[in-house]
Amino acid sequence: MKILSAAQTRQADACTIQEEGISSTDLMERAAKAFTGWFENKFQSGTEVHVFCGPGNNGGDGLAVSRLLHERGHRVQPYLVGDLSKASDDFNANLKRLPQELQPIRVQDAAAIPALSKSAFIVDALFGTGLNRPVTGLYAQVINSLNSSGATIASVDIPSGLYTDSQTPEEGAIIRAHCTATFELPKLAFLLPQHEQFVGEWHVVPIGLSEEFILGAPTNFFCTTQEDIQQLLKPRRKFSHKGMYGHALLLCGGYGKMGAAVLAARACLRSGVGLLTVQVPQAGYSILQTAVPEAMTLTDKNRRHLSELPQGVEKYDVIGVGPGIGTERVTKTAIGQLLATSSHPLVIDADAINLIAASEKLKAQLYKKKLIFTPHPKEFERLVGKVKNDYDRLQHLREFCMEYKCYVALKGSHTAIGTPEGKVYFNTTGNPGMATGGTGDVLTGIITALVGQQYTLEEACRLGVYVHGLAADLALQTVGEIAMTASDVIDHLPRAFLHLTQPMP
Ligand SMILES: NC(=O)C1=CN([C@@H]2O[C@H](COP(=O)(O)OP(=O)(O)OC[C@H]3O[C@@H](n4cnc5c(N)ncnc54)[C@H](O)[C@@H]3O)[C@@H](O)[C@H]2O)[C@@H](O)CC1
Ligand SMILES: [K+]
Repeated sequence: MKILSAAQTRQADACTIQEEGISSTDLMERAAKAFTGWFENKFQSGTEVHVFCGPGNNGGDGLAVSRLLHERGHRVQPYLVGDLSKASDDFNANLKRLPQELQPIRVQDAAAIPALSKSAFIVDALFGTGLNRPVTGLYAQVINSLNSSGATIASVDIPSGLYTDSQTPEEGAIIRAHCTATFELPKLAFLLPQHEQFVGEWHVVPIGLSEEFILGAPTNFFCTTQEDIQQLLKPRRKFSHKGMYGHALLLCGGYGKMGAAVLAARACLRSGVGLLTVQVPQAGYSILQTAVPEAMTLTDKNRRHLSELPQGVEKYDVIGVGPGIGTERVTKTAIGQLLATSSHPLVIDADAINLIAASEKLKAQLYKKKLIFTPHPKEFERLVGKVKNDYDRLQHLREFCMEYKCYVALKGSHTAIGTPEGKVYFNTTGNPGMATGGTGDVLTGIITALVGQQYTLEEACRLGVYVHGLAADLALQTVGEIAMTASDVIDHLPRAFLHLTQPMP
């Protein structure tokens, strides 16, 4: 699913109106109906709904929503905030359509801002994607007052004051919504951790914008949906054998961190790899053989750390490296050898990233390789330097991937996958239960398995990240967020793959 800019969204609206031969008020009515349906589904409440409307089309939506909720038996109070002399045509059209008994309250100065209680419901329709400067003055006072009321806030399209696709200036007030129903496509701002406090839970409500326009609209940003993933999955063939699903090598584990190798190996095997060899330092031999009997185990000559590549390294289809390996000098040498000698696709995680980030010599060896990096934000900063904010991080992600022609799965609540073409795919599965040690090792194992099965690097990243989050979402039902461990994520991989191959109702 594409993510469009605010400007493209406006064009999509205009194109839809032209294509369908409808008026912009008709499209607004559609949007208001979609929001009202979502709102009623979400909040079956008898309490009064306070709808705050700004002067633009977002405010127009608010007025139409007020009318529709009123028609459906809700107690509604609309508020018209600020200077209405420049109100949009569709705002005015919907103001006229308010029934007699629905008298809006004008809020033209701070004294008129109502004091709402915690139990109130607020619909925030002050500003949408047409916001073109930070919110200050009376509008900011209204926003601050609504935020501090403690009432439940549902935003129309986007929390008012939040810029859709660029950094909101510091001085601008922003609504802290509990939930947001956004029209047709997700907005880039929703996917960034720095906006967590504003966006809350968000849902996309379709309003039938021009498919043709959306299809043709250029963008670098995408959200991965279940449909996208199901189209990527390759069924296993009846007459297939283990040789057809790849032989993966994992270079993982170190003294005190053999668990990382166990987790990566178990996840790799649960993700369909044909054969798996794991090389661990000598101290890990019994651990691996006992904990993961399906994997073949090789030992490094070093007792505690990765220090060499296995003999015949060419025979593997993919190599996953990093979890638990540490940053010893001998390990750095081994990573150097790996980058210098291997033409395999490499999945590079954890301390392998840290070692590369700290060495210009290793970095210089990254060119012309088939590479997937799976850093968390701190590891990513070690690679690219300090970032200023989430938009800056995205820019660095795109530039790094384009420079090294590699893939990066930048882990987070919406893991962002960068590609050599400068595209970014945001993931839509996963939950805070995954914020615990070992889940990254699991992801390395999954992606390594998928590359081994001849998925392209892009497919392996998108599918791997999605199924990793989906397994955690399925684990929620039995273990919940607090108790979730990385092993729970592995244990739910079978259900996650089943869910994707045989979608449940
Ligand atoms: N264009 C369309 O056909 C549709 C638009 N829709 C709604 O319309 C919204 C976009 O509407 P608009 O483009 O009218 O924009 P907005 O309603 O977001 O706001 C634009 C108005 O606010 C003013 N403004 C912008 N920033 C301000 C600030 N910081 N302080 C004070 N005033 C400020 C502008 O001068 C303009 O009058 C969408 O988010 C969506 O809710 C939906 O009804 C779907 C159809
Ligand atoms: K809004």
